[in-house]
Amino acid sequence: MSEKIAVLGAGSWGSILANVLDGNGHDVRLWSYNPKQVEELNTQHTNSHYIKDFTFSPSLVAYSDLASALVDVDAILFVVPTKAVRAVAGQVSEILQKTGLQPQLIHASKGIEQKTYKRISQILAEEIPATNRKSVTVLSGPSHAEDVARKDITLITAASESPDAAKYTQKLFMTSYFRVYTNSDVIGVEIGAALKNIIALGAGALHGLGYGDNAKAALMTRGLAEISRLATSFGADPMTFIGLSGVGDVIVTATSSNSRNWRAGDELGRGEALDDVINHMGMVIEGLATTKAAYELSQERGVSMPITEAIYQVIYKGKDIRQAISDLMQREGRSEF
Ligand SMILES: NC(=O)C1=CN([C@@H]2O[C@H](COP(=O)(O)OP(=O)(O)OC[C@H]3O[C@@H](n4cnc5c(N)ncnc54)[C@H](O)[C@@H]3O)[C@@H](O)[C@H]2O)C=CC1
Ligand SMILES: O=C(CO)COP(=O)(O)O
Repeated sequence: MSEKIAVLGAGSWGSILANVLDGNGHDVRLWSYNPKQVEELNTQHTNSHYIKDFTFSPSLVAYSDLASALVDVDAILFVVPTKAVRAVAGQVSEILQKTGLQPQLIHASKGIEQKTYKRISQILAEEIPATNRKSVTVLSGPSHAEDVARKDITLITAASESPDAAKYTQKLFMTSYFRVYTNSDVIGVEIGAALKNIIALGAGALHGLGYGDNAKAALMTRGLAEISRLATSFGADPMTFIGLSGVGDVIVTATSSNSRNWRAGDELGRGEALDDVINHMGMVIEGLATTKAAYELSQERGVSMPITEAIYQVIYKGKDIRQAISDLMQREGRSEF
C-alpha cells in the first residue's frame, strides 16, 4: 500500500509522524506555514528547532503552499496545535471543495478548543463538509516524538467511528517499531489525550517542588479518575482509560522530561514565572489551555475535578502551588470509588 498523504504541521510530532509514513513507502507532503522551516527541511533535511540531531530522508518533501501539498491526496493528517486546527481545516476545506477530492482525515493533536469545548474530530467534521472527506480518525497514545525518532518501541491507538477508517490508519503507520491498535471510542481517546496534559503539568510541578514517587503515583491515579469521570459524562467507554490513550499516555507524559507539559510544570514548581516558562519552551504546551477548558467544562457539567481545579487556580488565578496541594489534601475524606 502506497498512499499520497499530506501532513499538516511540521513541529516535533508532525515531522516525526511524516518520517514514519515516509519510511513505510508513502508519498508524504509535509506542510508548514513557516517558509524558513520548509527551506531547512528541503535543503538540509533537518527540523532543528523541533527535533534535535535528526536527519530526514530526502524523499520527505516539505511544502509551504497548502494547495500543492494537497494535490491528489488520499489522506490528510492534521498535527497542528489545537488552537490552529479550525483555521487550518477551514483552508483545507476551501481547497477540497475546489478539487472535489474526498480524502480520509486523521489527526494527532491533543487538546480541546477554548470556549466551544469541542474535540479535534468535532472541529474537523464541522469545518470540512462530509462531501469533501471520508471518516475522521484520531491517532493517539503514549508517544514522544523524540522516542519515535530513534525508533524506540511505540504503541498507539487509531480511533474512529468507522472501523474501516481505523484499520486504514493502522495500515498506514504500522511498522517494526510503531504498532497501531484500532479503537472505536473516539470521545474517550480524544478526552484522555487532551486531559492527560493537565496531569503532566501537575506531575512536573510535584517534581519541581521536591515531592517523591508516592505523590506522583497519587496524582496520576486520581487524575485519571477525574479524566474518566468527565469523559464518561459524554458517553466515553471507561475501559479506554486503562488503555494507551488513558493510563498509557498519563504514564509517558507525567514521568518524562521529554514532555513539554511535564517540563513546564517542573519549572513552575521550581518557582519560575509562567510567562518565562512559555517563552523559553518555544513549543506548544497544550496543557495550559486545556486546563482552562477542562475546568470550565467540569463546572458546566457538574463533574468533580479537584486536581484540574487546583491546577487552574495556580495557572489562571495565581494561587500558591503549595497552598493548592495542601487544600487538596485537606478535602473531606471520601470513598475511593
Ligand atoms: N511532540 C510530541 O511528542 C507529541 C505531540 N502531540 C500533539 O501534536 C500537536 C502538535 O504538537 P507538536 O508537533 O509537538 O508541536 P510543536 O510546538 O513542536 O510544533 C507545532 C507546529 O505547528 C505549527 N503551527 C503553530 N501555529 C500554527 C498555525 N496557526 N497554523 C499552522 N501551523 C502552526 C508550528 O509552526 C510548528 O511547526 C499538539 O496537539 C501535541 O499535543 C501528540 C503526541 C506527541
Ligand atoms: O502527548 C505527548 C506524548 O504522548 C507529548 O506530550 P507533550 O506535549 O507534553 O510533550
